[in-house]
Amino acid sequence: MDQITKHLSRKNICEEIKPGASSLIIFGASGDLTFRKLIPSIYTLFKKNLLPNEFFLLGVARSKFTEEEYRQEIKNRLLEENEDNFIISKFIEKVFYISGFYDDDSLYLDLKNKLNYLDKVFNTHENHLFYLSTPPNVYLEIIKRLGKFNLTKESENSYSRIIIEKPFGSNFNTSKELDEELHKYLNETQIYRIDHYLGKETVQNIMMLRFANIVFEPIWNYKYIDNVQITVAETLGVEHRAGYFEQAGLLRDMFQNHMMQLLTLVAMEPPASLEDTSVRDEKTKLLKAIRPFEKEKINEYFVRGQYIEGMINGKEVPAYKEEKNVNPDSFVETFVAAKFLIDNWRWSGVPFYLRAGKRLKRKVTEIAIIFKDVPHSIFAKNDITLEKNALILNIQPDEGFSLKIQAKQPGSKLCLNTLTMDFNYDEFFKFKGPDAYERLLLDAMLGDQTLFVRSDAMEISWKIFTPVLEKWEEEKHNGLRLYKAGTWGPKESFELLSKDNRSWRNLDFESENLYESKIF
Ligand SMILES: NC(=O)C1=CN([C@@H]2O[C@H](COP(=O)(O)OP(=O)(O)OC[C@H]3O[C@@H](n4cnc5c(N)ncnc54)[C@H](OP(=O)(O)O)[C@@H]3O)[C@@H](O)[C@H]2O)C=CC1
Ligand SMILES: O=C1O[C@H](COP(=O)(O)O)[C@@H](O)[C@H](O)[C@H]1O
Repeated sequence: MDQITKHLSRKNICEEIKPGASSLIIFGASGDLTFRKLIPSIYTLFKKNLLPNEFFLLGVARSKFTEEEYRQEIKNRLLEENEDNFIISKFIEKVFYISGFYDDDSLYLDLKNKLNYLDKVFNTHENHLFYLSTPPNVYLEIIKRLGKFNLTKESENSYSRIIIEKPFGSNFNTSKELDEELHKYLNETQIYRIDHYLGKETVQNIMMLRFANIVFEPIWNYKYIDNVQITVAETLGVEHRAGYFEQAGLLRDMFQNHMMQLLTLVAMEPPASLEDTSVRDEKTKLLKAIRPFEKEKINEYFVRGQYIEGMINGKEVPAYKEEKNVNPDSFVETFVAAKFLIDNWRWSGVPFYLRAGKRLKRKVTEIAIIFKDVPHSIFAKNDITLEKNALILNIQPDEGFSLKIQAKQPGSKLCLNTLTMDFNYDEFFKFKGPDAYERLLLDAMLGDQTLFVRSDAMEISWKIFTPVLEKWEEEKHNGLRLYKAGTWGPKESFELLSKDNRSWRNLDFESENLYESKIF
C-alpha cells in the first residue's frame, strides 16, 4: 500500500502517521517565512518524532551563508524561542545549504549533485519536496530550471512535489500562465498550492462540525439561515512587507485565498468522503455557484478602505501611506468588505458578508452563522424583539465555537436573555494543536492534497476577483474609503449591511455577553 492510500484509509483518523523517507528543499531559505514559520514547524515535527527517520532539509537562496553559518542562524533563532540546545543540535545535523542565483544553471547543477549526495547519506530514495518560498516573480524561473534539470520527474519509487506559496499569480491571466508553466513539468498530483488557513485546526473543524453532527445539517440552508458573516480582522499593519503589499493589496492578500477557503468550507455540499478529490470537487462546485460580479455593479457589493493614523491597544500607529516603503499617494486597499450571493438551492437569497482588514480594533477571525427569526413570536405583543440565534465559529485567537440562544433569566418576572453556550478548544483539550505549517508540511510529505488548493478552484477564485481588481485599478483613489486605525473599518462597510436591514455582529470585547435583558 502506498503512503497516501495508507494515510487516507487508516481506521483511526486520530493517529498521526509518520511519512516515509523524504527531503525538503526550501528556495528562499534566508527569508522571513522560512525562519519564522517553516523552520520552527519542521523543528517541532522533529521534536514530536513525526519527521521521517530518513530526512534532510536543504536550504537554497542567494545569500552567501556557509553551511555552518546557516546552521548557526537556525540554532540562534530556535534558541531565542527557548528551545532545547541538545535537540537543536540533533536537528541541525539534518540541515544543509547551498547558494546561487535562480536564473543560473550552475545553481541547479550544484543542487542536483547535492541531492544525489544527500539522498545517499540519508537514504531518502530521491523523494524531493520542493518549497517555493521566494518572492513570486521568481517562481517561474525556478520551475523551468527544475524541469530542465529533470528534478520534477517522478519514478515508481520516488516522488517530486512542489509546494507553492501565495500569491499564486496576481489575476486570472497571470495565475493561468503560472499554472500552464507548472503543468509543463508537473502533474496536478505533484503540485501543492498552500493556503495556511487550511492548516488551522479550527478551519479543519468546520468540516468536522458540519459533517460529523446530525444537528446542524437540517438547518444549514436558506430556510433557517438569514446571513453568514466572515470576519478576518488584524491589528497589525503591513509591517516589513510593504513592498509586497503595495503590489498585492488586501483583496489579493486575503480574499482570493483565505476568505474563499472559509466561505467554501461553510457553504459547500457534504463530500462523499474525506478523500482529497471528493472534498476538493465540492469546493470547486461551490466556487462555481458564486454569483459573478458585474463590473458596473461592483460598488454595490464591495467596499474598500485604507487606514489612516489611529490608536491600537493604546498606542498611536501611523497611516498606511506613512509606513516604510509605501507610496505616499498609494490607493492600495488595506480593508475590504463584500457581499456574496451563492446561486444554488441551499443558499438561495442568503447573503454572505465578508470583511478583512489591517489595523482593525482587535485580532479576530470568526464565522458567524446568523439564523432567521422565529416564524411567530409570542413575545411580540410585549414589544420584545428577539435576538437572532447565532452559531459562531471562532477561528482565532480563542479557538472554539459558541451558540447564542434566547433563554429565560431566573426570577419572578418573565425575562429573556441571550445565553452563550461556549466551547473553547484549549480549555477542553488542554493542549494546543499543531501550527498550520506543521500540518501542511506533514500532509505534503504524506502526499495528501486535501488541504491544498486545486488548479480549478484557484482559477475560479481569480475569475471572481479579477473584474473587481480591474475596476479598482481604473477608479484608483475614487471609491477608496479611509478609516481610522483601531476601528472596525470605514462606515460604508456598515452601510453595506444596513441597506439590507442587517448589521455586523458586534466584535468589541466589552459588548460580549452584555445583551440587554428583555423584561415583560
Ligand atoms: N512572510 C510571510 O508571513 C508570508 C509569506 N508568504 C509568501 O511566501 C513567499 C516568501 O515570503 P517571505 O519569506 O516573506 O519573502 P522574503 O521577502 O523574505 O523573501 C524570501 C527570500 O527570497 C530571496 N529574494 C528576495 N528578493 C528576491 C529576488 N528579487 N529574486 C530572488 N530572490 C529573492 C531572499 O533571499 P536571498 O536574497 O538570500 O536569495 C529572501 O530571503 C512569498 O511568496 C510570500 O508572498 C505567504 C504568506 C505569509
Ligand atoms: O497570508 C497572510 O496571512 C496573514 C494572516 O494570517 P494569520 O494566520 O495571522 O491570520 C496576513 O497578515 C498576511 O498579510 C497574509 O499575507
